[in-house]
This record gives sequence, structure tokens and C-alpha cells, in this order.
Amino acid sequence: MTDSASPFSGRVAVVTGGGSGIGRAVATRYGAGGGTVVVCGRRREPLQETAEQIRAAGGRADAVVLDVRDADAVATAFATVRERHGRIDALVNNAAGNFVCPGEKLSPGGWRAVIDIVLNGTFHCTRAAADTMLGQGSGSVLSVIASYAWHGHPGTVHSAAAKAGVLAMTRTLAVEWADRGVRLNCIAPGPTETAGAGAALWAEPASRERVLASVPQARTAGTGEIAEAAAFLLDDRAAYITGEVLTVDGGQWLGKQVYGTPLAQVREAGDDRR
Ligand SMILES: CCCCCCCCC/C=C/C(=O)SCCNC(=O)CCNC(=O)[C@H](O)C(C)(C)COP(=O)(O)OP(=O)(O)OC[C@H]1O[C@@H](n2cnc3c(N)ncnc32)[C@H](O)[C@@H]1OP(=O)(O)O
Ligand SMILES: NC(=O)C1=CN([C@@H]2O[C@H](COP(=O)(O)OP(=O)(O)OC[C@H]3O[C@@H](n4cnc5c(N)ncnc54)[C@H](OP(=O)(O)O)[C@@H]3O)[C@@H](O)[C@H]2O)C=CC1
Repeated sequence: MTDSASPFSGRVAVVTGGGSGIGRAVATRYGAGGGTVVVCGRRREPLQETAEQIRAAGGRADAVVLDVRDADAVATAFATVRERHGRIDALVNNAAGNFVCPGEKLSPGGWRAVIDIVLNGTFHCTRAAADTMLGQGSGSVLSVIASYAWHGHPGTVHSAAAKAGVLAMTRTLAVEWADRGVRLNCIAPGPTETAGAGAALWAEPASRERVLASVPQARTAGTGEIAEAAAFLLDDRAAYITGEVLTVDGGQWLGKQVYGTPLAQVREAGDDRR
């Protein structure tokens, strides 16, 4: 078993999209847990900022510019990580692109843009990490999805389809690689305050209010809360968990199951019985 204060000591993680939002929080949490973190994404500056923050806190981190859509570049980058650090213990498939667009207006290019980052990029990175993980007989892959992978959501057909694909990929490879020491899981955050999601999904105050109203806990998640759940799935406490999804959404998707009955109406009915 690992030291509970430093569960990632001696271990190496690659976090895609680690320059911002949830990716930065997960990278920071892994670094604080004693691990070495390699953050990647397309923009150098935010990646360097994440790596510097982790180093300033006493951790070890590198920044690598990488577009996850480019399979050859991904293979080269992961081979370089293995050469430099000797191993890859964790991969966090966090990079994503998203915007709201009605299905009938979405262009083939718009569809491709999101599928390429979320679904194809996740496969390229998982495939490249597996070269090392299967060789060393251990590893943990965590992909960040969203609950609309299983219930769908109007305006996000590209992202919902891509995240559903990532979930199916996770369950498939979890079985293929289970007896070779590699676990794959997903985390499904609810609405989480990040600059990326804010701009892409709830830029208008009215959309933000609608999103908040859809969460039974009546608040968004902090990135640290998502990172804490991710850390659990990545470390040895979760050694027997594979092919699973951990939903961290303040009850949002279960709330959708009340078939449109507003909570206020349910509470009023309860009041009559007092
Ligand atoms: C509802 C609440 C849920 C609330 C539910 C809460 C759960 C949320 C779950 C998920 C949240 C997230 O993923 S949040 C993550 C958000 N973060 C990001 O999006 C950051 C990264 N984003 C990006 O890089 C860009 O936004 C993205 C467009 C995806 C990719 O950039 P590229 O430079 O590769 O692409 P571009 O060349 O600009 O555009 C490619 C094509 O996409 C089209 N396109 C681009 N933006 C478009 C737009 N707004 N509407 C239509 N079409 C668009 C262009 O016209 C092009 O198509 P053609 O004209 O045909 O060529
Ligand atoms: N925030 C939320 O409410 C929710 C978020 N999620 C998921 O959480 C994850 C993180 O989202 P969030 O932190 O909110 O958003 P951000 O926009 O902050 O993060 C997206 C990251 O992906 C990187 N990225 C995008 N395209 C590529 C690419 N082609 N290659 C490499 N990196 C890329 C971006 O960096 P760069 O532009 O430099 O490449 C950026 O750092 C995503 O998977 C998202 O779908 C799920 C549910 C809810």
C-alpha cells in the first residue's frame, strides 16, 4: 500500500489540457500527492504556468505542447515522457472542446472539431500511454466525461456523442487490459466553474441561471472537488475499480429523473400533510 499523504510518490502522470480548469486542478493535486506531472495542451503559456505553480509548491512538473488530435505527435510525446521519466503511471484524458449549437445547424467541420479532440484525442493518448503501461504491468487511465454521455443534452450532440464514445472505450479497454494491471475509469463532473466551460456553455447570465437551477445542490462544483475525486480513482485505494464512472455533480443528472416535477411543487405537496 502507498503512503496516504503521498500516494503518487515515485509515479508519473500525463494530464491533457493541464493548462487550465479541471486539468490544472487534477495536475496540481497529483503533484501535491508526491507525483511527477506532465501537462500538455496546445498553448504553451498556461501549461508553463501550471508547471511553475506545481514546482513552486515543491512538486515536480513539465509542460509539453501537444495537440491530442495528432496521433503521431501524441506517440512521440508519450515516448519522450517515458524516456525522460522512465514510466507512465497515470493518464488523465481531460482535453476537450465544446460549444452549444443546435444539431440541425452544426456543420460537418463543427462536428469533427469536437469529435477529433474528445473521442479521437482520447484514443490516441490512451493508445500511446498503454504502450508503456502494459509493458510495465500497471497504470491508471482516467477520462473526464459528462453525464450527457448517457442521457444526452440538447445543443451538445457533438460533445455528448464523443463522451459516450469515450465511456464505451473505457469499458471495452477496462476488460481487455484488466489482467495486465491497467485500470480505466471515467469521472463525470457536473457544472464546474472554469473559464473554458463558462465561455463555451454559460456565457449569458440567463444560461448560467438555468444551469444552476438544474443542480439539486444549487451550486457549481469547485475544480478542487473534481480533482479530489480524480485522485481517488487514480490511486491504489481504487485498485479494484475499473470500467466505472464516478459522477460528481451535486445530484444534477438524478434531478433530471423527476420527470419535470419541480422540487418546489413536491415540497408544497409535503406541506399539506403537516
Ligand atoms: C447547454 C449547457 C450544458 C450544461 C451541461 C454541463 C456539462 C458540460 C460538459 C462539458 C463541458 C466542456 O467540455 S467545457 C470545455 C470547453 N473548453 C473548450 O471548448 C476549449 C477548447 N475549445 C476550442 O478549441 C474551440 O472552441 C473548438 C471550436 C472546440 C475547436 O477549435 P478549432 O480551432 O479546432 O476549431 P475552429 O477552426 O474554430 O472551428 C472548427 C469548426 O467548428 C465550428 N464552430 C466553432 N465554434 C462554433 C460555434 N460556437 N457554433 C457553431 N459552430 C462552431 C466552426 O465553424 C468550424 O466549422 P466549419 O465552419 O464547418 O469549418
Ligand atoms: N467545466 C464543466 O462544467 C465540465 C467540464 N467537463 C469536462 O472537463 C474537462 C475540462 O474542462 P474545463 O476545465 O471546464 O475546460 P477548459 O476549456 O479549461 O479545458 C479544456 C482544456 O483542453 C485543452 N485542449 C483543447 N483542445 C486540445 C487539443 N486539441 N489538444 C490538447 N489540448 C487541448 C485546452 O488547452 P489548449 O486550448 O491550450 O489546447 C484546455 O486546457 C473537459 O473534458 C470537459 O468536457 C465535464 C463536465 C462539466
